[in-house]
Amino acid sequence: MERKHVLTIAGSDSGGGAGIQADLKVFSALGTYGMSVITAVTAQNTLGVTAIQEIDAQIVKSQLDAVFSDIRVDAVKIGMVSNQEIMDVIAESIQRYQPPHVVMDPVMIAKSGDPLLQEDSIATLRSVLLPMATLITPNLPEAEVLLGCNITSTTEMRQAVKELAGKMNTQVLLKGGHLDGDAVDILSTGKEFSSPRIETPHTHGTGCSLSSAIAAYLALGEPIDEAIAKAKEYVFQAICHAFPIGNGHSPIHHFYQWDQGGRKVWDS
Ligand SMILES: Nc1ncnc2c1ncn2[C@@H]1O[C@H](COP(=O)(O)OP(=O)(O)O)[C@@H](O)[C@H]1O
Ligand SMILES: Cc1ncc(COP(=O)(O)OP(=O)(O)O)c(N)n1
Repeated sequence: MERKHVLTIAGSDSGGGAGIQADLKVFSALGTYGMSVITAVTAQNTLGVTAIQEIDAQIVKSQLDAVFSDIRVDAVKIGMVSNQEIMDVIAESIQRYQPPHVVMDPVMIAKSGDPLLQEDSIATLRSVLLPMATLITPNLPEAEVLLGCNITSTTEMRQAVKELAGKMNTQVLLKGGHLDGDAVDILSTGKEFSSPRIETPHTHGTGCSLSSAIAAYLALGEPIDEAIAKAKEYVFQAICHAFPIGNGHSPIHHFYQWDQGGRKVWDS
């Protein structure tokens, strides 16, 4: 079968749990060929982010041109993009090369509480980048910033996801990982994706991994509902199989093998 190619445009996490590193692990685990355009380098571990170096926008553009001018891109995932110049360069590139699927995780703050987006860039994120995506995957705090209101229950999520989709003129998957109870994510079509909540501190990288898994499944030809359902099951298993590393919130775990019956066996 023809190998599918998936590109992540995101920040680097030195601890290997989120950002570019998580995305490439997901792409490999799902049997796709992963490529990366790095927008920022974060000094990060399981405890938090201690430093950020944004990459020069022209270098981001050169990385994008290098990939798109040579290699077919079946889907793109966009993660941490911290300033307006880099947003503009990415938007121009998406406009020029027209990849078939663009999944954008509008990363603003890491779970550790550290900011990953310059505050004066939120308007550009809202007006330039988000409307170019096929699907955006905000968590609750991100959706609250984008809408300017609080979202405190699944009932409020149902209303919020429709408002966001209207405002951004794109499909929205609103993630419910920050509420209590079952982990329920809601698509702007009204379809809901639910899994039991796993009581664990080891959830670093869930948002990055969900969006990159959706991008990989779209590249593999799944329709959007199926891509989300499979990505959610992938993240659920990756949380279940997380093991403690470091002194804080450990990353989820991406590696599984296939047994002789073609079933996935997670390597814990
Ligand atoms: N403890 C958990 N148990 C099961 N699923 C979870 C848990 N935490 C998050 N998820 C799921 O992981 C994905 C990412 O969720 P969320 O934490 O809301 O995003 P982010 O990592 O961007 O903050 C969503 O599909 C969410 O439902
Ligand atoms: C470089 C980088 N990009 C994105 C994030 C946010 O990742 P996420 O999957 O939402 O995981 P948490 O930070 O919330 O654990 C990040 N931390 N670093």
